[in-house]
Amino acid sequence: MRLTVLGTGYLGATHAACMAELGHEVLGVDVDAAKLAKLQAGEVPFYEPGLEEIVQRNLSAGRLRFTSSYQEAADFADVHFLAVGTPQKRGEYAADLTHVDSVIDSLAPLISKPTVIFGKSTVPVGTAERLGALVRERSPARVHVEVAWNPEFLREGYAVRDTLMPDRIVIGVGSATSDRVERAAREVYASQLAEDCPFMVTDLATAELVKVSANAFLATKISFINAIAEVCEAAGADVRLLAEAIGYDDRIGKKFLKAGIGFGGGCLPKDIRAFMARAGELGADEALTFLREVDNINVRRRTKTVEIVRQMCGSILGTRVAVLGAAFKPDSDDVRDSPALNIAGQLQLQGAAVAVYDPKAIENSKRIFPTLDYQASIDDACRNADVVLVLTEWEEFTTVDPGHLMDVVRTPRIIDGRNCLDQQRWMDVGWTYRGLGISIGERA
Ligand SMILES: NC(=O)c1ccc[n+]([C@@H]2O[C@H](COP(=O)([O-])OP(=O)(O)OC[C@H]3O[C@@H](n4cnc5c(N)ncnc54)[C@H](O)[C@@H]3O)[C@@H](O)[C@H]2O)c1
Ligand SMILES: O=c1ccn([C@@H]2O[C@H](COP(=O)(O)OP(=O)(O)O[C@H]3O[C@H](CO)[C@@H](O)[C@H](O)[C@H]3O)[C@@H](O)[C@H]2O)c(=O)[nH]1
Repeated sequence: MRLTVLGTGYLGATHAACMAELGHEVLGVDVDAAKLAKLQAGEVPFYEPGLEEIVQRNLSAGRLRFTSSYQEAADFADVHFLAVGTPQKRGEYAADLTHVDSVIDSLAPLISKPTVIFGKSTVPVGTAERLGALVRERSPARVHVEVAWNPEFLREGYAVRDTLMPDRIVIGVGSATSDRVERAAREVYASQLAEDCPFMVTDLATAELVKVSANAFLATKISFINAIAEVCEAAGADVRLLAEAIGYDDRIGKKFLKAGIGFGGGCLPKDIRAFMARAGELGADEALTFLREVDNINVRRRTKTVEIVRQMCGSILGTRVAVLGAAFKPDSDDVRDSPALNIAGQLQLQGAAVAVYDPKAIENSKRIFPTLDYQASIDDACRNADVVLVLTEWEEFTTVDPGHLMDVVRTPRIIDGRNCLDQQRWMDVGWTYRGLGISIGERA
């Protein structure tokens, strides 16, 4: 089957490559010439485990190509996936739909055969219906174009696995022509359906809401445990044990209960804000006021971590801080709304000398926070540090030898912003350890 993917960022490049891996002929379209040049050369412009091999294999097999030409896209396929960014509007909570609209503006007038456009970007409810009307307005008369919504649930770091073996496939369709859209979706995802992947066909609004509700739930779960972490800090309890204990209840489950510096990335923070904004537009803002608190709790983790540095070191001004981790999560080079970088930036603004090391995210970090002192290794970042902060749980950090690092730093103080270190191992060799939601961590 021939299909295009419009927008080849984290989501689009992964979707394009994985669809080619499943045997489809895929054309990826982007407006970023530098990104296209890399992809055409078999280089993935971001870090995602396993993706580059798939891109290279499918480029060589001739199943995957990239272009900037919408004419080529319209001629090539009658099934298109829209995967451009929907960032937060500057100074507002709402989503910026400029890129989504511009895809429709570019593609619709060029369509000359019956076509299905599956939206994959995360959008405010009502967008698909609006785009459907826009397409009808912009495409040639008598050519039938259907806009459907196929939300994406992949996680960065597991993007290939999540695309090839999703937990479920959801297709939102407009009422009139659902059979045609459903047939196209079943053909695209035949491999997953053969593996009994749950497949749900819903109306457009439900499909759009499924996506933002899933992210709102995940964000709520993280902020829930972080709120409990605040109480644990005040009460002298240990949130790690508490999370384990409540997680044994199947109804609660163990996942997404890791307390720490909170959630970041290009999805959860902006998606809960856009969800609140859209609910407000629909007159249902009261329904989601709890998400404001979810956001507040999350942001508070960052200032709390800065306060722990102040408590441990006596002052931030003049303190030498080593920050291990800049990406918003391990196995990714994504620094969008990264809690780690935010904390590093706050510390620098308050007068600390901040050295940062991350295995993959330094180039992206430099673009956002050019003034931090980026180092090429754990040792370089930690040299003569007064305090070390582990803010992204890369394996390289969780397995580092605390005995060796003792000789590198000036004072052995460690803040475990992800509760990912073996506390006893660090304390045994003489480190003063602080986790988040753990008040028992002073040197034994
Ligand atoms: N990153 C994820 O893990 C993930 C997972 C699920 C859903 N999503 C959603 O998918 C969407 C894309 O996210 P992303 O992380 O891939 O963003 P991204 O910024 O990495 O990629 C967006 C791409 O779209 C391109 N683009 C912009 N305007 C274009 C146009 N008119 N035509 C063609 N290409 C254009 C950009 O150059 C960029 O390469 C967002 O709505 C996001 O919320 C992302
Ligand atoms: O127990 C936890 C779990 C996660 N996090 C943090 O939460 C953020 C988001 O993590 P994760 O959800 O794994 O990453 P994303 O790749 O942003 O994926 C989310 O956002 C995507 C884009 O919408 C969705 O497709 C995914 O289903 C959804 O998990 C990261 O900063 C994590 O460090 C925690 O603090 N504690």
